[in-house]
Amino acid sequence: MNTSTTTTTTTNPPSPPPPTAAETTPAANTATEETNPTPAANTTAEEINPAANTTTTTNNDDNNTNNNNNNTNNINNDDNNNATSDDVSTPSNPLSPPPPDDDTTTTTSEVPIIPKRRRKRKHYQGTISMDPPPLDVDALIAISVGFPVDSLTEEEIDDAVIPTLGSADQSQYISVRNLILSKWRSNVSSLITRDHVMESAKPEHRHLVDAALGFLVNRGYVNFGLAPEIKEKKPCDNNGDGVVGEANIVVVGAGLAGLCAARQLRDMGFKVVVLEGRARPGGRVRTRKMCGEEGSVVGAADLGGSVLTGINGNPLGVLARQLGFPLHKVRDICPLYLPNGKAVDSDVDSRVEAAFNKLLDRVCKLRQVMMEEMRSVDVSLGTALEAFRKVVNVADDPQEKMLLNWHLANLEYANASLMSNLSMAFWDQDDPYEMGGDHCFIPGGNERFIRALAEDLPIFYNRTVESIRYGDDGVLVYAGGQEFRADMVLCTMPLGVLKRGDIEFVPPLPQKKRDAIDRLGFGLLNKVAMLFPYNFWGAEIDTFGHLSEDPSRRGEFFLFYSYSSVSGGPLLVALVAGEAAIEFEKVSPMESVGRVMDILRGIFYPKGVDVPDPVQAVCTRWGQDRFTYGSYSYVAIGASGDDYDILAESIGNGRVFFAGEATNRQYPATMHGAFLSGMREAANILKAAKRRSLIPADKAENSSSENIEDLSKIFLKPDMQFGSFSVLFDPRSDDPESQSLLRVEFRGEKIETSALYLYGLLSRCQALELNKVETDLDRLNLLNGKFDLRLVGKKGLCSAAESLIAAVKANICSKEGA
Ligand SMILES: Cc1cc2nc3c(=O)[nH]c(=O)nc-3n(C[C@H](O)[C@H](O)[C@H](O)COP(=O)(O)OP(=O)(O)OC[C@H]3O[C@@H](n4cnc5c(N)ncnc54)[C@H](O)[C@@H]3O)c2cc1C
Repeated sequence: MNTSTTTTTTTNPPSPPPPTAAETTPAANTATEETNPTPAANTTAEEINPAANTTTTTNNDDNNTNNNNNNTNNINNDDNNNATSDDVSTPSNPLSPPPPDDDTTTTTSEVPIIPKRRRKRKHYQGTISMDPPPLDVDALIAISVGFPVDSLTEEEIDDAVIPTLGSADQSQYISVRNLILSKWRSNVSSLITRDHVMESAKPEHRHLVDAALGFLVNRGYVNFGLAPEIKEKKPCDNNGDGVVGEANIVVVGAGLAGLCAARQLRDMGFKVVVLEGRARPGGRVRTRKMCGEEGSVVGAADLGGSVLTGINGNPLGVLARQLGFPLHKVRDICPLYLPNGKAVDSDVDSRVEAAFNKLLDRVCKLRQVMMEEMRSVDVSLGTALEAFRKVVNVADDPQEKMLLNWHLANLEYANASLMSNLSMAFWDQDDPYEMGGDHCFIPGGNERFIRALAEDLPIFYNRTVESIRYGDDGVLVYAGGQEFRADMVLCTMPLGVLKRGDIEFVPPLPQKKRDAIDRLGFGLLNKVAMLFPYNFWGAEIDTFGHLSEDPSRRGEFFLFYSYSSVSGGPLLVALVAGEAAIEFEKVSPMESVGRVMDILRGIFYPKGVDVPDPVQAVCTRWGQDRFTYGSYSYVAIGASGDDYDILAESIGNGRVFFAGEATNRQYPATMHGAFLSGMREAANILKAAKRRSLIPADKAENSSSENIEDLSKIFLKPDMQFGSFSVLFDPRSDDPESQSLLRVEFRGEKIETSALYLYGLLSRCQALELNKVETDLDRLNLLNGKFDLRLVGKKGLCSAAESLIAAVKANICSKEGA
C-alpha cells in the first residue's frame, strides 16, 4: 500500500445554498417520549466545522486510482494504520440542475409505511401479554429501563438488596426501586439523594431506601451522565470504607464501553487510565465531517453506530437530555424502488412483508418444537426460512422474490451477517429486551457523545495493547513498548479483536471463554457516505430502499439513510449488508461510488430529477480495521445468549474484566449495549475491590470466584434432582447435618430466555425433606418458611459455599481420574 500523503482541495460546481436546518427539520420529526421536548434540530450547523474544506488524503494503489487524472478520487484512511474508511472526493462536477420540484418527488401519501428498518423482526410474538396487569408510572419507567415489574433482577439478587427473597420486603423494595428510577428519570440533570427519596417513599418502605438507592447508584442506573451537577459530584470512596482507596484500573479501549466505565470508575474513586490503539476515542462510533469547496456544503456522517434504536430507557437518551442534544426521530416512511426505478406497489410490498413475517413465525414455532424435543440442535436461519418458503410458495414471482430478498437483506443488516450464519435457535434472543420508543439520530452525529464522555479522562492514544499478564498481585498491560501496572484491567476490545488473538493473555483465557469467543459471530456492515451539492431526494423521508435482481447482491446499497435533517447538509448514506458487505471491501471505492450513483440515477432520473455527483464520498472498511475486524456481534449457529454472559465473566480471581457490546446479552450490537456493559463492569470492579479488601491477602488469592463461576459443570450429575431443584451433597461427610449445595432453576416461558439459577446452602436432611414435597411451589414455601433459607445468585455464594464447591470438584476429578 502506498502511504504517501497529499492535500487536495475539492472544487465544486455552483450549487444552491444548503437548506437551513429549519427547512429540513420539520418539528414532527423531533422525538418525544422520554426525551426532552427540545425544539427541532436547529443546532446542527453549529456543530459542523465549516472551515474544513480540504481533505488530507492517502493514495492507495490497491484502488487503481491515479492522482494525475482529473477523474481520480482520493482515498483517505483517516484512522492511523487501520482501514475504517476510504474517502472519495470528486473534483469539478458539471453544473448541477436545481433541486427537484415538489411534484417530482415521491409524496408521503403514495409510499408504503414500513416499520423501523434496523429491527430483527417487525413484531414479537409472545412478548406482549394479552391481559397485562395495570401498572403505575413508576413501574412503566422501571420496565423501560429493563427491570422486571414484579421481581428482582439477577444483579439485585447478587447484591443482596433484601435480606430474604420472597419476603414482604421484596415487593416493598421493588416499589422503592421503581420510585427512585422514575423520580430520577423525570429530572436526569440533578442528583437524586436519599432525602429526595425519603420525602416521597411510603413510611413503611423507608427502611429499604438505602438498599435501593445504593444499588441503583453503584450499578449506574441513576445519577450517571454528563449534566453539570452530576459531573461535579466528588469522586467518592463508596460506602466510605476505604475500599477503593489506592486501587488502579487500566481500561483497554476508548469506545463507548470503555469511556463509560472509565468515568464511572473514576467517580467511584478509582485511579483510572485508558489505553486506546487508535489516535481518537469512540471506536465504532465515528462521525466524519464532510464538506464541499470552501464549505459550500457540509455534513457530519456517522460511519459506525448511527441510530439510537429505541429511545425509551436508553442511557444515551439520558445523555442527550443532559447535554441538551435534540433528537431526530427517524421517520417510518420508507419507499422501496425496483431496479428500473419504479416504486414498489404498496399492496405487493405489504403482502410480501406479511408473508416474510409469517415465515419467521413458522420458524419460531419449529424451533420451539425442536428445542423441546432435542434441546441442542441448531441450523441456520437461512436454511429454515428457505425450507418454509418452498413449502408455502411465498414469493414465486420475480418482483415478490426481490422484495423477499430485500427483507432478508434488512435482517442481515440488523445482524451484520449472512442468513446462512445465523442461529435459527437464538438469533433473536435479545428481542424481548429491545428498547421501546422512537429510533433517533443525534444531529451532528454520535461523536458528540464521545467528545463529552472523553473530556478530562486520562486517555493514552496510539497505545495498542499487545499483552495482558494477570496474577494474584495484579495485572501488567503492555502497549506500544510501555508497561502499565494495575490492580485490575477492564478489556473492551471488540469481539473481532479477541477472535484474531491479537492480544496475548498470560495465563491464556480459560477454555470456556475461548469457546464462547469462537462460537459467537462477529459480522460486517459497511456504508458509503455521500455529500451532495444539494438534496435531490426530498426532505420528507429519512430512508428509502432499493431492490436487487441478484440475490447475492441483495444487501448492496439496499437501504439509504438521508441525513439532510440532522447532518447539517445534503448527506446520503448507503448501506451494504450480508454477502455484499464482504465483497464491497474488495472493490475500489471509485467503483463502489459509481455503482451507488447508477442506482440513484436509476431511481430518480425516471422522475425527472437530475442526480449530481457527490462532492465527497467515504467508503467504510470495517472488516479490515485492525481495531475491530468487523462491525458487531451476532448469534452464530451453535452459539446462544449464554455466550454473551460467558464473554462478560471476569477471570483471574477478579483481576480481568470484560465489557463491550459483545458482552451484553440483552442489548448486543448496539451503542447503548456497549454503554450499559461499561456501567455493569464498573460495578463489578467495585464489588471485587470490596471483596478483596475484606479477605486477608493470603486467602484472597485462593478465593472462590472462579470456582463459583463454573457451577454448571458440577451440577451436570447432581446427587438429587426433583422438579427445578438439584442438590449436591458434601462428599466428605454422610452426616445428616453436613452442608449441601442447592440449585433452583427459574425458566421463563419463552424458550429463548435461558434459565436463571439461584443457590443456597442447606443441610443434607433438609435436602431430603425438600425431596419429599410434591411441587416446586411447595418446596419454595418450605425454603422460605420453615428453613428460612435465602437463595442467592452464584456470586452471592462466595465465601460460604467455597469449600463445599472445592470438595465437590475434587471428588469429580478423582472419580474421572479413577
Ligand atoms: C457500521 C456500523 C453501524 C452500526 N450501527 C449502529 C446503530 O445504528 N445503532 C447502534 O446502536 N449501534 C450500531 N452499531 C454498533 C455500535 O457502534 C457498537 O456496538 C458500539 O459502538 C461498540 O462499542 P464498544 O465500546 O463495545 O466497542 P468499540 O467502540 O469498538 O471500542 C473498543 C475500542 O477498543 C480499541 N481497541 C481495539 N483493540 C485494541 C488494542 N489492542 N489496544 C488498545 N485499544 C484497542 C478500539 O480502537 C476501540 O476504540 C454499528 C456499528 C457499526 C460498525
